[in-house]
Amino acid sequence: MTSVSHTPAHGVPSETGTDHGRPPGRHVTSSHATGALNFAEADGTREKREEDIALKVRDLNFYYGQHHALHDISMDYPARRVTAMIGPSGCGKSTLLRVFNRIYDLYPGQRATGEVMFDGCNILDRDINLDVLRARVGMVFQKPTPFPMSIYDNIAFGVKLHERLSRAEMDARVEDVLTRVALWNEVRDRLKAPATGLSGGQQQRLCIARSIATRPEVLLLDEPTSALDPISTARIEELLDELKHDFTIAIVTHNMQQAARCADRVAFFFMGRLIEVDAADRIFTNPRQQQTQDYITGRFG
Ligand SMILES: Nc1ncnc2c1ncn2[C@@H]1O[C@H](COP(=O)(O)OP(=O)(O)OP(=O)(O)O)[C@@H](O)[C@H]1O
Repeated sequence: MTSVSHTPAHGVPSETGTDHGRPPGRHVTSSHATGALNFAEADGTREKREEDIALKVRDLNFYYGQHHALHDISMDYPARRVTAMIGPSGCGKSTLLRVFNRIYDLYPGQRATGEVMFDGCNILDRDINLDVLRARVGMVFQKPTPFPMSIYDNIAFGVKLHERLSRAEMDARVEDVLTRVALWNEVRDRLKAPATGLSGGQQQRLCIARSIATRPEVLLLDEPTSALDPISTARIEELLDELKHDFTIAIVTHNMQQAARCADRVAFFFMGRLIEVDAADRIFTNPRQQQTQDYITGRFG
């Protein structure tokens, strides 16, 4: 597994353009996070082992200049599970998501303190290799932002920065990820056509395909369906259910039904603080905190 630590950092993704902008010429192999929620057969019974944690956040604080946006956040993101982050506008959901691939580093004056442990490294450390981090922690934004190139090249572009594949291997990678996002049958005959000719929902599935093409372990999704129609939204939600077998997913959503449908765990934030995090069922049926109850029942936010 490629370590994210102790190498110079110089990867620069574009926040508006999803995951492009990494410098060319680096070849980084990545593999999935070790472990998962495993079930062992023992005496005919399935025994649940302890869940692995992909991201372990401890005492995280975040500042936009003088503005203290996140306060003492501590929580775990279980591997190969969907964790939804909910809360009223401005509570810090996107800020937290942006910490996990250090995209905030692009902006002077923004800083984080504390710990976010990922594969044994604190990703907040200065010497983290941001190229490797961003290949292993993929991000998809609210607005679908395909690159102005063909459908095929949208996938191949990022892969080429990190791996040397033969043409046949690249073809197979493109087919694989497009199949996984249920786009292959829709685009197989027009792979060389511009990606901008796809519908909004198709573009967002392409952006997810592009993110998983570099084989990250963690996928960050910032309101990925808020610009989509209900049918495209449903397809993305089905997709999340598939993808969580292989990826740890952190999703920011304003849509409570979406969180209830898709998430295994839900974290509720308010004014930069984590109020509670628990199994989705628990949060939506019997939350521990009154503020959570008030929010999910629509009393504020
Ligand atoms: N670039 C920035 N500079 C200064 N303050 C910022 C910046 N971006 C966000 N903030 C502030 O940080 C806080 C958290 O914002 P953030 O965007 O993370 O909230 P959010 O919960 O994702 O909101 P929304 O649901 O509206 O997207 C807010 O008070 C916001 O005004």
